[in-house]
Amino acid sequence: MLLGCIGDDFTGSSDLGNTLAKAGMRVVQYSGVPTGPADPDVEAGIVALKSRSLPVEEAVRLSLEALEWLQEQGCQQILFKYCSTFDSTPEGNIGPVAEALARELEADQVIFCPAFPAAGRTVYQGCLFVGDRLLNDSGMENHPLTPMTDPDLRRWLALQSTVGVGHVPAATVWQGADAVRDRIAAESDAGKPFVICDAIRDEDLLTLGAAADGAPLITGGSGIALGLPENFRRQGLLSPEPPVWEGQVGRVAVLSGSCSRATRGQVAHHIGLGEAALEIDPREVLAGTFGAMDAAEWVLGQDGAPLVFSSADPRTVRAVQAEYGTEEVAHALEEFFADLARYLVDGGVTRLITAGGETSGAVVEGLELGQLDIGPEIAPGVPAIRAGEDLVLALKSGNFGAEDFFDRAARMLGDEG
Ligand SMILES: Nc1ncnc2c1ncn2[C@@H]1O[C@H](COP(=O)(O)OP(=O)(O)O)[C@@H](O)[C@H]1O
Ligand SMILES: O=C(O)[C@@H](O)C(=O)COP(=O)(O)O
Repeated sequence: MLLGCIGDDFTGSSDLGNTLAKAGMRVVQYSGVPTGPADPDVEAGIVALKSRSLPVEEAVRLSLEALEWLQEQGCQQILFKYCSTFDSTPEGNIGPVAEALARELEADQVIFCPAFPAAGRTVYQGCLFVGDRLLNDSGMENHPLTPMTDPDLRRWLALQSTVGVGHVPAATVWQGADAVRDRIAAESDAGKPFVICDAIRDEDLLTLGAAADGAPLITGGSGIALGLPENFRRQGLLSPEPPVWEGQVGRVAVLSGSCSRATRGQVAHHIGLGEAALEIDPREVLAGTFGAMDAAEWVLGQDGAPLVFSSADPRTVRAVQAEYGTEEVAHALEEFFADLARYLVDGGVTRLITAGGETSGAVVEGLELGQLDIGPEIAPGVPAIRAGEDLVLALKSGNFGAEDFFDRAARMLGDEG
């Protein structure tokens, strides 16, 4: 294993897997820290944690465990992957996890760059944009768990960090990798070892990737990985043979716990296509009057690509959170989707599409899927995944995918894969 990655959620980890696999690396995503050694032909290993919204100490502990395992596999470089919308709170977890990893790796210059231009995320003047909107005006300010209310990443990361936060402006990135390295070193010398890097095009991310050659620790969205495989390829370390992908026949189901704008559009579109859809009321789940078994029975009685969703608009989400508590609602729904996924796979579903990072994490953990092989891209940031002989998955980030994503994923995971 050359590149060791720690993902703070499951969709984000598969997004990273997609980038690395497209660039020709053999990638495996692990659910949590594995107990045994990795297959020897894995070139990039991603330990997916569900640590984005955990208490800080727990996120740090899990990330350090992941680091230890990746180091045991011989990784030369560590990448900490977080969301391209920098999902975090003023307490963490991006800053504290990065600090712990940097301490362990003795890294005194650490790149931070969530940019992912293919999905509309760009960083300019230290601020994060989603399309033509600043982050705090993109819908992310209403996220159920990590509302992003400040687009200035230097300010937001500084709130979460005990070390200084510097900046590499776009003008420096455009001068090339050497200029970036010089600027990062200067920021570090000035007491700012954490450096937010501007990037508005894939070329900028390739420059940052080249500048990161040999760095013990890099952090970012999946975009920051664009340029990394080339560093290993140049050294003749990558296998020339891409892995082969085969689709999966059988029943399909879509589970959506994401309340993000893009997902809500996909839910509406899927219903508009005439597919069967079942909306979950969190109150009924919390009260125990409607459970995963009820939903499973409904799904298994449908044709096509049935959808079970709790996706709701911000006002509805806020109302139920105010009534029952944010964590209580999230926990109940995630448990519901995890149980539902188990019943569905037991009932013969072989193609499972999940929307939402926390939701997907709960499902993958609920299914106890240890190793996920990353296949071809379904949409930017979302690969097809094989989770064993009879099960394929698409773990969609809340904000990713075009309106027809669910239908497209069902087809690509199947015979058209
Ligand atoms: N109707 C709802 N009301 C309140 N919370 C919800 C509702 N539906 C889903 N949630 C919770 O909101 C969170 C959405 O997060 P996640 O699954 O990561 O989606 P995204 O990828 O869009 O961030 C989950 O914890 C989920 O259980
Ligand atoms: O970088 C991204 O946007 C994704 O890779 C990601 O992390 C997704 O997280 P969710 O939006 O919570 O699914």
